[in-house]
Amino acid sequence: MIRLDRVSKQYPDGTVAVQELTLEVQRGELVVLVGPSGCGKTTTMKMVNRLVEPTGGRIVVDGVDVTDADPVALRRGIGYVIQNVGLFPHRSIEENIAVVPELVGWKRSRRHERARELMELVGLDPAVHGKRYPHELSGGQRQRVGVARALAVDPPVLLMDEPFSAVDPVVRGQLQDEFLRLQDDVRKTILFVTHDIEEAVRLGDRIAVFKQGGLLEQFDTPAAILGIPATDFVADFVGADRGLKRLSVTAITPADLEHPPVVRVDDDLAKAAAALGDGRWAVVLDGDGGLAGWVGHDMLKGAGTVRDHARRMEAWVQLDDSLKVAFAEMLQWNAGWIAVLDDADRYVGVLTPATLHTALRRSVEAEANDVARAEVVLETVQNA
Ligand SMILES: Nc1ncnc2c1ncn2[C@@H]1O[C@H](COP(=O)(O)OP(=O)(O)OP(=O)(O)O)[C@@H](O)[C@H]1O
Repeated sequence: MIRLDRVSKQYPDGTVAVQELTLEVQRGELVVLVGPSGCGKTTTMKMVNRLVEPTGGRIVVDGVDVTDADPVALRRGIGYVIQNVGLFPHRSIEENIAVVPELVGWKRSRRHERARELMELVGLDPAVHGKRYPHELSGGQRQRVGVARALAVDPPVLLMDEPFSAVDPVVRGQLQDEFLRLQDDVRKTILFVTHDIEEAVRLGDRIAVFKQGGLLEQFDTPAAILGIPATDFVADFVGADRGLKRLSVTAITPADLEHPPVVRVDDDLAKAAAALGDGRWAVVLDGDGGLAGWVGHDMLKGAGTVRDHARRMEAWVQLDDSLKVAFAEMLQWNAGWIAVLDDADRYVGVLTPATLHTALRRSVEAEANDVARAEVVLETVQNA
């Protein structure tokens, strides 16, 4: 969908911002460009919508060579979101969102409808925010307007340059979550610039790590960038705590789980105690295999059924949740284990700190052992 073929940019003062960059973004994919300040990320992005003219190579967007396209028409077909949004201060939020529809000649009623629809899509209330002016919104709300405006004429391609970096970390996290949900719906082809590796890992389908001088060091999935950094530079850039960051990109799978004794709510206590054997606790399930709670060995005394003695479960996670979610829940509840449910909410096993660690190692080693693939990555980087 977006293809950069040996693209270079040397500014008139001699600065080489980008060198022979080859990179492809598939349709519906979100690729993050990441790297230290001045490494050429913004220059790369601006060459795609011709705010900057390349000095070498070719850029093709949706089959069209952008150097042949009329720059104004090109920019209208590519949504662009920047850090401080650049909203018009004397226009209402609704008018700001409708800027491009107005330029391309949409009628007032259609513009109005579209602006309202987009406000809802990005979590703003059209009745409350539509008539306000930019200075009457919070920083996070202004960023949402920036995203809505970029989506106004439903362009297939979005360029986003540090769109969430002007807000505090909490709002930033919320915007990132909302943006991921939105992208699930709209599936745009997105080139996204950030200098923050956490943001890159959270949002990117693939990440391109740049170093000074506009050189591409590695282009791969977040898990691979964290698990098998192709060069020392990438390893340094993603940081020594990449094992922790990797928690957030590794999903819980059935193979990771432990299977402690299981009893049913209707079991009588003697049967339950026998099922526990030497175990200190058991998971309690209802008749349908759903999670009903847990019971400890010394709670199985007296008369009645397990139902009368079981404790309610405070927290659980789903298969496909990240190991980070599981770890955070364990910490929050000070729990030595956490139950895992499938997408039909049936119990499938438990995760403990030990199995969590094994799962993390498994995911790192799976990729490290994939020598053929690692070599391809290195070769790509060396030839890039
Ligand atoms: N108009 C210009 N004229 C000359 N040099 C420029 C121009 N714009 C950018 N540069 C230089 O090109 C290099 C790449 O800049 P660019 O803005 O693409 O980097 P970046 O990775 O986006 O940085 P940051 O994260 O700080 O925004 C830098 O050395 C910068 O100083």
